[in-house]
Parts: sequence; structure tokens; C-alpha cells
Amino acid sequence: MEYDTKTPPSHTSDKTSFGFISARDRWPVILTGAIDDVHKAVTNATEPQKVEEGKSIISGLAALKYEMQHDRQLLPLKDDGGPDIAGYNQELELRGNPKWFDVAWLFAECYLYRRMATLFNLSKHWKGYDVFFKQKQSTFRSSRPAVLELASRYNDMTQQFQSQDSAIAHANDEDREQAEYSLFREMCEICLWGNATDLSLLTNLSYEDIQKLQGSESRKANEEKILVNDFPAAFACLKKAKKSGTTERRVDIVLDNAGFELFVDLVLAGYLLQSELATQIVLHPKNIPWFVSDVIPKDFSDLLNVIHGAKAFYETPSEDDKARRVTPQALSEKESTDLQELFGNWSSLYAEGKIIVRPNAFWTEGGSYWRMPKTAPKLHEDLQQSELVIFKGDLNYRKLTGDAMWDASTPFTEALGPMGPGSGVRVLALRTCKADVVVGLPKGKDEELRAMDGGGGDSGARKWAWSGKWAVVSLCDGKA
Ligand SMILES: O=P(O)(O)OC[C@@]1(O)O[C@H](CO)[C@@H](O)[C@@H]1O
Ligand SMILES: [Mg+2]
Ligand SMILES: [Mn+2]
Repeated sequence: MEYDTKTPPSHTSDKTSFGFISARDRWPVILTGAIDDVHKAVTNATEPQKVEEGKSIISGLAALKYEMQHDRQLLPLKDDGGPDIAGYNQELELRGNPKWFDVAWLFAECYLYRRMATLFNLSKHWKGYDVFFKQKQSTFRSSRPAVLELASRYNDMTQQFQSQDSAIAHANDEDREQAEYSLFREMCEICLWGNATDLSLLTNLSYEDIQKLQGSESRKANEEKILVNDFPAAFACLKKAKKSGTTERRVDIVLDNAGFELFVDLVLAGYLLQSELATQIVLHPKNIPWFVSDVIPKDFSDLLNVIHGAKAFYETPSEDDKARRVTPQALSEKESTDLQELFGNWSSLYAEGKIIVRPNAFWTEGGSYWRMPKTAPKLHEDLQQSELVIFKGDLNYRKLTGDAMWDASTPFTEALGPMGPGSGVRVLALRTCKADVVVGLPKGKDEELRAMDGGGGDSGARKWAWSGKWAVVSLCDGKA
């Protein structure tokens, strides 16, 4: 199979790859969770046909898990009418109908979620059912302290923009630029680290651990964890576009996870609009439940509804609370007004068409983004209209760079291939590292991190890049 990149991709046959660990340890856990979720839903179902279909979905998930754990071949997808089915099945053949432990990690993982989706799409009563919905909700619920902290931070910022009485407004030109940049950087770091709360990886983190990851003090401590930092260059691009006086200035966010990460994506979106660094934000979700926590359009409306009904959401004991005999603390007056104010701000930006949700089947295909100019030319053209396309999270980064075993000092621009220089797309990756691939590091940095405790040492595994604790913020100006 002709790889997207000449450099071979991470492979599940490579025991030093996180792809091997994912196939052996993580995917079976994710499938078991899906089986449990459907099982619970079936016990609550009354309609006999829905119960029947639920049972056959469970056996479809169990068969998939069995094939995986016994290293069988990836079977052709059943045609559920999706435009991408033929592409997936062609690619299976081109790759020689590979087995689970002898296949490119990226393709196998995309195939896994696409195969799960066919089970629900081919049913009558379970179409569009999201097996990850409950996990998305409970992780968002456990992010309550950071949600409340950010709601009040965001509302203060909105006040300042609306009343024009902020440090920025009063400063002289020199300090103003500095004050504007530090606000830009603060909002981007909030957005970046929101990606660390990743369900599919943190299956064993406690809620307390998750909350520690999200607070403002942890963001301070994480400054030196950002290994590549192109925030200044990204800010300069948006400032230049604003100064040029072009009326329509669009920023796109290719989304990653639902819940807290989508919340911080909206914090960044609202900031970019209110600071007038952008006049329109286009959000790109997935069409099907994807990589456990990724955003589907329903997650967007769910998030706004949860914030609107925050009192009920946070004060009604969840299953987990009941099991732990915990009565959730009531929201204070200020906390609920903060969330109402936030809801008002975001829903009006959405109602005014300043925030747009634009799904596309391309985001859930099996290949890397190297293919976009060839296989999704309309989407490629659309992204060329944007001043800046922000790709959130680890999977997007893996797809931008072909998930290939680059030397870590390979320039980001080179690893982007057709989406790099001359692509007409200005790419900014905001990514916490949760996979093998990393590029754009200074020479020697990878070796230094491998040598750290738990970094992988001379095992050949780039373990330090699997934990979500390190981040890269990489810009490639494809419009220059
Ligand atoms: O894109 P996200 O949500 O940041 O992370 C998704 C992801 O990191 O989860 C797995 C953990 O390694 C990987 O297969 C995949 O890249
Ligand atoms: Mg993520
Ligand atoms: Mn994700």
C-alpha cells in the first residue's frame, strides 16, 4: 500500500508503538464499555424490535472484540449507505486485508470506530446512538470546578470588551500590543490544555486527577511543557489580518473532544470574536461517534443545554453520585448567574451566525490529511478561505503529519506534506501529545525526554509522548 507519507506510519505490529498498546490494551476496554452501555440501554428498552436489534448490536461489538483479540483480519465494512464505505473497503484490499496486529495504527483505529458506527446505522431503532454519550456527560460533570472558574473569567473578559474599560483600552500602543498578546495566549492555553482531559486515554484517571489537569494553576505549571510554541506567530497573523481592514475574517476550529474540551473551544471562539481577531468562527465536528470523546453535532447542542440548565445538571445526583452516596453541592447564586450569562453570550453568537457548525464526512475517513487536496477538494478550498485553521488534539495532529515515524526534529512544515507550504491553508495545531508521532522539536530534545523517568529510555518507545502531559503548538502558514 502506497503510504500517504514515504516515512512509514506507526504500526500495531511494532511493540514499541503506542499503536500496539492501543490494540492490545485500550481498544478491548473501549469495546467492553460500549457493550455494557448498549446492554444497559437494552434492559431499559420496551419495544421488542428495539430489544432484538440491541442484542444483535451487542453481538456485533463482541464479534469485533473477538476478531481483534484473536488477531483476525479486518473485515470489509457492511454498507450502511455512508459515502466513505467503498473507500474504507478499497483501502482494506489495497493494504492486503491486514490483521489487527499487523496494520497501520491510524487506519485500524479509524476503521474500528467506523465499523462500530455501521452496527447502529444499519438498525432501525439505534440509528445515531452514541455509546460514548454517558462518558462525555460524566466527564463534563466532573469538570465542574474548571467550568465555573472559566465561566466567571470569560464573563469578566466580556464585560471589559463591552465597556472598553480594560487594561488593553487604557494602555499606550506598546503596552496595548503586549496586553492583547497575553490575553490571546491565556485563551489559547486554556483551549490547548482542555485537550488533556481525554476520555479514550484517561480511562483510569480519577475525577480528582482530571480536575487537577484543568485548573488555572496547572496551566501555569505547564508552560514549560509546551515544547513548540508558535502562539506569537499565530497572533501576528490574526493581528495583521485585522489591521488589513478585511471585513470578513474567519477562524476555523477542527474540533476534538466533546464536554470540557468543546467548552474551552467555545471560550476561545467567543474571545476571538469579542476581541475582533475574527468575525466568524467555523467549527468542524465529526459525523459519527469517534475516538470515544470526539464532538458530533448533538454534543454542541447538549453542551449549550447543560449550561442553560446548569442548576438541574449539577444538582441532580448522577449514577456515580448515587453509587458513592454523594449529594452534589448546590450551585451558588453567583455560579448559576455566571453560567446563565455565559449561555446568553454563546447562544447569541450562534444565533447571529458568528459561530457556525459545519460537519463533513472527510473527518471520519481512514486516511491522513495529506489526502485532503485530492480526495476532498471542496473542503480544502473551504479551509483556504480561513485566516487560521486550528486543529485541536492528538488525532488531528496524527492525521496532519501522516502518523509517520518522523525524526522528531523534522520540520512541521515538511511533515504536513500537501497541507504544508503552498496549500493555501494556514494550519495551527494545538495538541497535547498522546501518540508516537512528534515533529518540529529542537535537535536532541526527543533524546532528552526519552531519558527522563518513564520517557521510554533506549527501549525505542517514545513513551514520554503518550501521556498527554507534553504539548506542541505548531503553525504552518500555507498562505505565505
Ligand atoms: O485526539 P485526542 O482526543 O486528543 O486523542 C485521541 C487519541 O490520542 O486517543 C488515543 C490515545 O492515544 C489515540 O489513538 C488518539 O490519537
Ligand atoms: Mg483530545
Ligand atoms: Mn479526541
